[in-house]
Amino acid sequence: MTAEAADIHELCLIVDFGSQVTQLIARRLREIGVYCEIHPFDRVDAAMLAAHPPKAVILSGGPASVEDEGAPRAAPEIFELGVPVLGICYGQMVMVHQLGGRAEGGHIREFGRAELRLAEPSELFEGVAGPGETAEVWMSHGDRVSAMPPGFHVQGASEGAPYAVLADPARRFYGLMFHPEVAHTPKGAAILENFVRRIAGMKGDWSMAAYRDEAIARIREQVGDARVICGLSGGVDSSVTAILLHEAIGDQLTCVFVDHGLLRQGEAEEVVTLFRDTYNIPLVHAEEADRFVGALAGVTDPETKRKTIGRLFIEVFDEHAKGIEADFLAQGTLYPDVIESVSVSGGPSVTIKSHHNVGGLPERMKLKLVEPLRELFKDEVRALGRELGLPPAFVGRHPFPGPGLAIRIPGEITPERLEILRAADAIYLEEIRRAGLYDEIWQAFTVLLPVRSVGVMGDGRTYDQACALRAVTSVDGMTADVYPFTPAFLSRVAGRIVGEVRGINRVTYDITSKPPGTIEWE
Ligand SMILES: Nc1ncnc2c1ncn2[C@@H]1O[C@H](COP(=O)(O)OP(=O)(O)OP(=O)(O)O)[C@@H](O)[C@H]1O
Ligand SMILES: O=c1[nH]c(=O)c2[nH+]cn([C@@H]3O[C@H](COP(=O)(O)O)[C@@H](O)[C@H]3O)c2[nH]1
Ligand SMILES: NC(=O)CC[C@H](N)C(=O)O
Ligand SMILES: [Mg+2]
Repeated sequence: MTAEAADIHELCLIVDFGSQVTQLIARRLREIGVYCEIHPFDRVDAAMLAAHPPKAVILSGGPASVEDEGAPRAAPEIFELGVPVLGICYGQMVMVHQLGGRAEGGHIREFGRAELRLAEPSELFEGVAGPGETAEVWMSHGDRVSAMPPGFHVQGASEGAPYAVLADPARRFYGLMFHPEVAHTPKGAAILENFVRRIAGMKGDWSMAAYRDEAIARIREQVGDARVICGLSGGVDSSVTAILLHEAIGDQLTCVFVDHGLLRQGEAEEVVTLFRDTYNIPLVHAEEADRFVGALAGVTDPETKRKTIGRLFIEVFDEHAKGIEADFLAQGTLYPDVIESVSVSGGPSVTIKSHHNVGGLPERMKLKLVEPLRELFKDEVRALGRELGLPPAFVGRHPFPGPGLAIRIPGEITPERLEILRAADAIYLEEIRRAGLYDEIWQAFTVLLPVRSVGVMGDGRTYDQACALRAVTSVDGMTADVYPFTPAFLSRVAGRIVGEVRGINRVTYDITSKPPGTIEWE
């Protein structure tokens, strides 16, 4: 539980029943300045509600059916709090079920766009639709409500969902069959805003300007006069963490930048120079290429690569922490890393890949953690960075994974392959910047493929490696779309890479979204 922010700000509690889009509820609320937290349904109980009383509760959608054996339930205390409750899809059905109505399957499955017709004026739909008017909404369900609990009545319906909008205005309980949180419900954000502001009376007291001061105060309180080390990658998360810490505790902070030999062309110099020129913060430049690249020799399995790199990061941080007698380790952990709800629908979720973060450190290093960004989403971190005056070069930087180029060379990593990849990647990014596309793209990079193919250059035969270009748009890296470059742009990049990089004679463009692909190849 992120107790601190919940103590200071009015809280909207989001109870997660495992919907794929629960995070979007939180995003929509944060965008309108309302502080919210997502908690799995089975972690919400009377004690938790008493410790951090919410001003409003939203019950998310979910994959289960309320009549299934063992289907998730909302803590009954939620309905006794006297605060507004909004149930969305499964959340609507579970509320209906628990309050004395019925919801069941066996109806036409609705998936996608639907037209909602409002039957009467509704506070939830102020500014969205009036009686007799329609609104476009997005549905995704197979079950639906079939009998309402006492106190409820229908405020709106669609062709496939006669109970699309249910309300008990006296208790301020509302239920929606559709998903207001997704972009495909064009006025969904206004519906959520009506719920938290108009119906629940929340002020919307969440802003990055306020957060900055609170975070600084909390860091001071936590750290006292102890020393802190912060792993600095030049990425936006660790940079914002470092600057926030520096504002809070000044020269008690030392940053450690690890050059593991898996960085992009010119990156180490760029990060170190930019940082040293802009800030007067002690920065250790740890040159560890031999240690990392050496340990990766012969390693081809993606998970083994990641674990090897994670372990070596630990070693390096450990050594530096000992050197300066640090008691604390600062991390740029973000809210999506903290949310525990992904596994709601049945046991722990599968591990797709082990993201490197410094999370493995504390036990072995006996360092206490400082994680000032734990409550934030990536775009909020960027806003906080701007608030702290970070140069645009830091704030707008594409994410770069901790294991670096190691996970962009399927198969074995060798110094030669790293050189080839660096050269191709530098051309690609240079062309993206030159075309003015860098800020439109979430992340762009090159992958060196373990494939050789025959080519013809200067009338001679070549038998060289292929590479794949990747570029995606995203809001938080959880889902991603392929960036639609023009054919002319792609041809220009391909021409330059094959012409200028010895060792590559073929270039492909990766057109896989996430899901089903992940952003990185390993
Ligand atoms: N080369 C590095 N040197 C030191 N610390 C690193 C390095 N790479 C990663 N880290 C540490 O691991 C953490 C996780 O890396 P991650 O890539 O998620 O965040 P970031 O680099 O700060 O931001 P971004 O996601 O924008 O790249 C960083 O916050 C940083 O503390
Ligand atoms: O710090 C990190 N350590 C990692 O091990 C790691 N793996 C992937 N990424 C970044 O996370 C986002 C989602 O990546 P995937 O779709 O490949 O899982 C993308 O932005 C990836 O670049 C990582 N970041
Ligand atoms: N999106 C949802 O919450 C779906 C609810 C339920 N699992 C159904 O299929 O109807
Ligand atoms: Mg990074």
